[in-house]
Amino acid sequence: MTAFRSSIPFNVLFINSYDSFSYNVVRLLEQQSHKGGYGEVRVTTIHNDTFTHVSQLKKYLPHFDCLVLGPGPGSPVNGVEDVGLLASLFEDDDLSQIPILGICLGFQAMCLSQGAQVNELMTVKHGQVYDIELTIESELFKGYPSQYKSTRYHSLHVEPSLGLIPLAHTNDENGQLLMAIQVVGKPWFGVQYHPESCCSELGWLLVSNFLQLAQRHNECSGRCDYKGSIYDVHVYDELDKTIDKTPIYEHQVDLPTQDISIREHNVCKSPLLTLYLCDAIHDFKFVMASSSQDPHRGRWSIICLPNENSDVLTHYTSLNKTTIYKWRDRNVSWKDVNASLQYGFVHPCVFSEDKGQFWQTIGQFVSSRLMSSRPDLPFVGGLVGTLGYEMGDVVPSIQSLNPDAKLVYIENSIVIDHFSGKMYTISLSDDFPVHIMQIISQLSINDPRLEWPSELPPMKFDIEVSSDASYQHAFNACQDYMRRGDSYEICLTRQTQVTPHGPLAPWRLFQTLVTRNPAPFSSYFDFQDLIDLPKDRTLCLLSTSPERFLKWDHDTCELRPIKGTVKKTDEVDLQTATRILKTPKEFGENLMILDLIRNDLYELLPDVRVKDFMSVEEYQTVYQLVSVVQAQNLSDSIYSGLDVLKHSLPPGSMTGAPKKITVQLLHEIEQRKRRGIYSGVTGYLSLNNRADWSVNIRCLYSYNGGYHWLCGAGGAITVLSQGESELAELNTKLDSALQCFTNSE
Ligand SMILES: C=C(O[C@@H]1C=C(C(=O)O)C=C[C@H]1O)C(=O)O
Ligand SMILES: NC(=O)CC[C@H](N)C(=O)O
Repeated sequence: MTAFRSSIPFNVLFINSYDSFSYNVVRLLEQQSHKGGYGEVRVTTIHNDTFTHVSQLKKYLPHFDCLVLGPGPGSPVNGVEDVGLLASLFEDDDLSQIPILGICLGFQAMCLSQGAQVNELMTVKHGQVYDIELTIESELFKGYPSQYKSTRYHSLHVEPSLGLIPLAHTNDENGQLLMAIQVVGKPWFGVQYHPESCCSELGWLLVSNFLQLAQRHNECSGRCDYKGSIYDVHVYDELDKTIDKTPIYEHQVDLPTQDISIREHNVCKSPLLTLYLCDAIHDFKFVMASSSQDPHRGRWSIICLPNENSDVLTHYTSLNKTTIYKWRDRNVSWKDVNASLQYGFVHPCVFSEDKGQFWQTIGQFVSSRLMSSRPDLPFVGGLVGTLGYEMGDVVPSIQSLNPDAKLVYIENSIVIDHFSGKMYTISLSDDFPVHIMQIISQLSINDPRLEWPSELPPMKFDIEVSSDASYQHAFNACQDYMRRGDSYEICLTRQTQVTPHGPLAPWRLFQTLVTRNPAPFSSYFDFQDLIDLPKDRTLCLLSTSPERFLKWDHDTCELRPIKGTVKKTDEVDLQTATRILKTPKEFGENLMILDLIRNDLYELLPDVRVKDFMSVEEYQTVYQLVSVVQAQNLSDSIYSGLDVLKHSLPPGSMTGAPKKITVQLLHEIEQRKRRGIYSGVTGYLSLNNRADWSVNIRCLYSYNGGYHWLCGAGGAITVLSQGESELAELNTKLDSALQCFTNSE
């Protein structure tokens, strides 16, 4: 009996209130497996609206050793609309015998149910690390020092009340605040702070102590007898399925090796080489160049050469349609494709599918071609292109004929390693274009001369910017949401439209953009993918992004969120910027996104680490605060990098936290405008199972071949932000790209 019982995991039911930190809690619980007498910890996660009322959950409760109620947006005072199941959870009599740990929102809901008041804080705390002091000795804090540091994310707080035993507190401008409690006479505990944050000390010990308390309670009360009698794995499977986490494609353990034709050339290490080569190649090309470098980024540049074998995959989220045709296929006419897209006529290249199905289409395309060859190269061929903001799972669809995703299959490419001075001409089908090889042989690849103009040709531009008053209005709306506890950080953005008065070739504009604002992710994409594609339906993207979103190889995934920006001026040097970027405002901004990114990775992968904590990086016009988060052992997972990409779009640094609710709020605040390409990602899925995607910021893009250029800019708003300085920051970022137009004439 004992052996049988110990092989049954300690089952935790986690109620996820749609926070961007939920999976940090789930993994922290799992990581405590075998650290106490409770054995292996198995967490089953449901959402707080998976069931509308506790009566629907009741039959599952005996199958769990304890409940953990996660943090989240909203207020328990607003009842079911804000907190779903948590509003009725505590009404159930059986619950008084079930051990519960409430975290932040979960804690507040628990305390409210005991008659305590939940009020708004005078001074809200988001992403702020405080000293927490133990009020009395308790089992929950066994092994703790009397004071320790933890991260707080809250707008609301619980007033002390008769039914609550205070266990820990903190002090700030609001006075003394309750930070942990036990409910009198019940195995219910709660913490106001976030033990799962990467800046919280001893969070693991709190969780482990709680699990031990729960185990002991269940033994004494006889609750855990269920393990012998009613244990039924199907219950957990049934609940697990309420949150869809099916992998996009099945993981292949042994990828085939494939012959790739690769020629290696010795070249100079200058990043100018890529641009110099591109100038000489007049064929269609997509470029992902490093025009600036540092020890961590900017090592590689890739020039992609589409040909007649290049499939072009385009997705339109609001039309629920995908088109697939070959690059500039003579037999495919845009007119017919367009008629099918708009009026539903049958066309062999147009497919009805939603964005979830489109991810599967990409998955199928790539997984059937994956290979183990040349893992040393970042790219050997594969899909390259851009995925817009609306490709994100949580983003509402807005009617549009503009594509949301465009990926092109590339067989022939030039890959340059700027660190070692090597260049690789690569062909998956052994037909690297002879004339391009000839061009290369005639160029002085060891001494590239690049004279790119920092000015555009003399020309007038109309620049349409929305008013500062409307920004201020939106800023105030953000502040209201954050004060009420609906969001902790909101990345507020706006877009500017530039109309050149004459013809301006995208490549010419790219030259000036890159010269003015060199960046590690300089991308050029001009998708003239059908011969008769009219200019006013041609998607173009010119990017000088400083921000990596996600890269992966067969075993590691890395995200690199930027959050925290200071303008470079004569007075602000690296040292001053570092001081400013380490103030509570910037620190909190970065920490929130760092914890969110950990969550995005933890949702799918168990082994996530912060590799670089808030380093200051210098760019042409700004200093930025950057963190690096990695997930290891991807090869042991059922998930692929593509799953991580799908699940973590749109980038947290472009939304704020919690991501789901904040994206919904932004939809209203930004007046239901599509963000489109801006706030999406650009990069590649290489067939050797490597990928690299940058965030679409500091870029110019056009849906009509350059008649109008759009440029988005924004920044994270927190409760510590001030409208005027946020607007100034937005304008600094806008200027990184927009300066091309404003300084010339
Ligand atoms: C929103 C933008 O940038 C994002 C916001 C940042 C910030 O708030 O500090 C920094 C980098 C980006 O993640 C933009 O450049 O338009
Ligand atoms: N992190 C949280 O769970 C926050 C809870 C609640 N929305 C507040 O702002 O106080």
